[in-house]
Amino acid sequence: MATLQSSIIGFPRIGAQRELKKLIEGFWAGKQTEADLLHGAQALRAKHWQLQRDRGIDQIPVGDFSLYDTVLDTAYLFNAVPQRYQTIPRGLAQYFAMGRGLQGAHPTTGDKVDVPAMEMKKWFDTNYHFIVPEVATDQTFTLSDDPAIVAHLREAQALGIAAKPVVLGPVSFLLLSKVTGTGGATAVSSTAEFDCLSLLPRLLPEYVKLLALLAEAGATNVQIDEPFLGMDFTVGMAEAYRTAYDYLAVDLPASLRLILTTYFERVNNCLDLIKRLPVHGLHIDLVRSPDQIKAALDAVPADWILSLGVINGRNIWKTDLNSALDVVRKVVAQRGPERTWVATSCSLLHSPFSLEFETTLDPEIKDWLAFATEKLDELRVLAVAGASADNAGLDPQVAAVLEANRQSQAARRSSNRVVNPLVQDRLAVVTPDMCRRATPFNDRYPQQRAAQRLPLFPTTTIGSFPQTKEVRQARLKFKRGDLTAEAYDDFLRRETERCVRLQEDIGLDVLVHGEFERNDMVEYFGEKLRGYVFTANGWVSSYGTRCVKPPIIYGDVDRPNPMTVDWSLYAQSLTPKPMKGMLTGPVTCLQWSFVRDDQARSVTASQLALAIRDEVNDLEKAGIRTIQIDEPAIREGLPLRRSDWDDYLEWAVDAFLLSSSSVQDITQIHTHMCYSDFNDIFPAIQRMDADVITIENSRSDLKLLRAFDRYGYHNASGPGLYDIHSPRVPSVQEMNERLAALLEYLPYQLIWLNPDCGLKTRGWPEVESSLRNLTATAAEFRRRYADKVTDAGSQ
Ligand code: MET
Ligand SMILES: [Zn+2]
Repeated sequence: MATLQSSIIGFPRIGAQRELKKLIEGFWAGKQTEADLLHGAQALRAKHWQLQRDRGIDQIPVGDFSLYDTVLDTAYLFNAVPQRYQTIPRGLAQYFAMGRGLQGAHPTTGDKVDVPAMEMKKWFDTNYHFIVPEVATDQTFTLSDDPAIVAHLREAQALGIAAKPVVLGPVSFLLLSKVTGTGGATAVSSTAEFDCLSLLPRLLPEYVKLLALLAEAGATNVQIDEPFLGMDFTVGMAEAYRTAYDYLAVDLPASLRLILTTYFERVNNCLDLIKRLPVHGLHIDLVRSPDQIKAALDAVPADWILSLGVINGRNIWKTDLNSALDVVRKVVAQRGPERTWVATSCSLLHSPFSLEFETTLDPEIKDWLAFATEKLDELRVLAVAGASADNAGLDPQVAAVLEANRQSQAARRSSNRVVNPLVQDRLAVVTPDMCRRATPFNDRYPQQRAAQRLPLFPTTTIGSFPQTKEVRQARLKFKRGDLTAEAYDDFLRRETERCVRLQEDIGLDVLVHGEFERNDMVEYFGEKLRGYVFTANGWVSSYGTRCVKPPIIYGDVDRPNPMTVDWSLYAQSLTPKPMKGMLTGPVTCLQWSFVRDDQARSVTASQLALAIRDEVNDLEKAGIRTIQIDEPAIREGLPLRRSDWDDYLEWAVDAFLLSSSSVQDITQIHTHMCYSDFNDIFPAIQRMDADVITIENSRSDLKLLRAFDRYGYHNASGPGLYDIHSPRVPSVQEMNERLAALLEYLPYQLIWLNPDCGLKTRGWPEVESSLRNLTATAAEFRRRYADKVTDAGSQ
């Protein structure tokens, strides 16, 4: 029977058991030779291609595999190697130096080298990070003599697999790049104005060469990724697409078909442009943006391939196969089976590898899930069933899968594990004043300060203290059952007490308990909330060889019991100084989990907010009067299209407010943000109305402060006085200077002194020295401002 072509946009390279991570890290540690690494990587690629073939996938990608990052690979492929790495000979040493920096002996001369890594950024709105290509204003590109993608294509062919090369398109490649000066030694100052797209004429001839090599090696379909087609267009982008694809078309080998591939957003606004490009197909993400199918059907020429991204590449739920099939069949009815592909919405890089290893997962919930491997099976079913107009003549096995899927979807929808009427009832009666503090900041802050009886320039930290080997080992032993609950608890109490005593000794004003009991700031809460499950092996790539294992929110979220009150109370019992309660905010819990696909993110966020609100109330009742609700991920939840920002910010800020607004005037709410530039969401940050915001600032420096100034941020703030990401101990002098700079922009009465993030990745000696310097800075500025404080003690 005829089937549609099934296509994978990319496969998780890391391996079922994170084999690639182990290989590469073993190589870095000197435990594996280069040959071991290359062999191991090749074997893993082969395994992944075979897996896809065995599951019946037609369009199997090559070029999606990488030893660090595929954008870095593209830069490397075209020899866009920044000057600072050029003394290192081309090869793995140079490649990894670009990805992660190199500190130590030069691979050939043995001299000392110290080059930092290239910058890393989030890949669109995923939690994967790519390496930002660096180009000079006079950048030249030369295709590598031995392109890895061509070699991989041949490897696949040797296994009898006619794979589909995946290439990052030239326009998107340049749009992801940043300019760092001329290729020469001198940096130019006008680079800010430089448009990387102006390098297109230099880059395109190299793409032509690459395509020729791919054709020569036997490729037919080439997936050319241009995700920026789905983003907001900036000046020159449309022209760049026309220039690029017209150029590539001129000498395009007759055997090649270019499939323009988009994901994460809708392309309906630029279909007029797309349909005129001389390519042979278009892939669209119908999970993120199902509505674009109509416009795409109208626009896409009849002789193109239309690839339907109907299986979610970045979440863990089973596809509703029957609904997806409806979409596929409608398309097939209109344009025939020949040129209609079924595909994953985006690369499966963002999915965990396989459910096979989840032996301890609750079977009811496991039945609702599909990881990358299971998604291959789903795709196969759609490819087979999509070719027939209805279910009548279907192969009984396929029909059975469709029926089982229908039942599984129905079971999930009605399961009482998912629906919790109590949560639904509570949500239904949330009113706008539950998302508003009773009293404006200007009236409540003085009350808080009077109650706290703290000096001017109060000092605090962001929450965590060093998670040393001992802490991690104790947790592991406890989890394995080698340490009793009592012994583990005793250990944590001793760590907490030591941390409190040290903070007292250093002279910090608002103390924290140190977060020793937490493995991760989301997982800790997830484990205590209903509606969350955890996987044993649900790893996804974060950057390089790093993986994360996001928890899964499967049902209505609520908090059966207090989560942090005992630890906060214990810590408070050790000291007369104020102890700050530490919570992770609703938006961050949402962002760093796999979320439900059966309700809007905003609803899940409100449920999380109610759970945190309960915790805030309990902390307050227990006498904790300073409570921090961390929202480091609020910025990264922003939609990719500007026009969607307001809607997100509205519900995200409301969720924070719902979690934080129930308290009395004298209870002080802190929040903390890090990991991004927040300048473009300042009005939203103001609307969050935290009494104090501690915010990462040490890298972006004055930019953030100017934004505070421009948008007139009115509440209190602690822009980080030093960067915790480095083991360096900042001097008093340095912190004095930074504080003096802050004072140019912020009123002295509203400034807090603190590091820019939690201290869990640092060692005790550097933490102690840094914090002693921080309190010395506080002392110095209290002296300088002594005459400004009129009513003693109440400032
Ligand atoms: C990524 S933000 C971290 C905040 C958390 N309270 C900590 O100190 O580790
Ligand atoms: Zn932080």
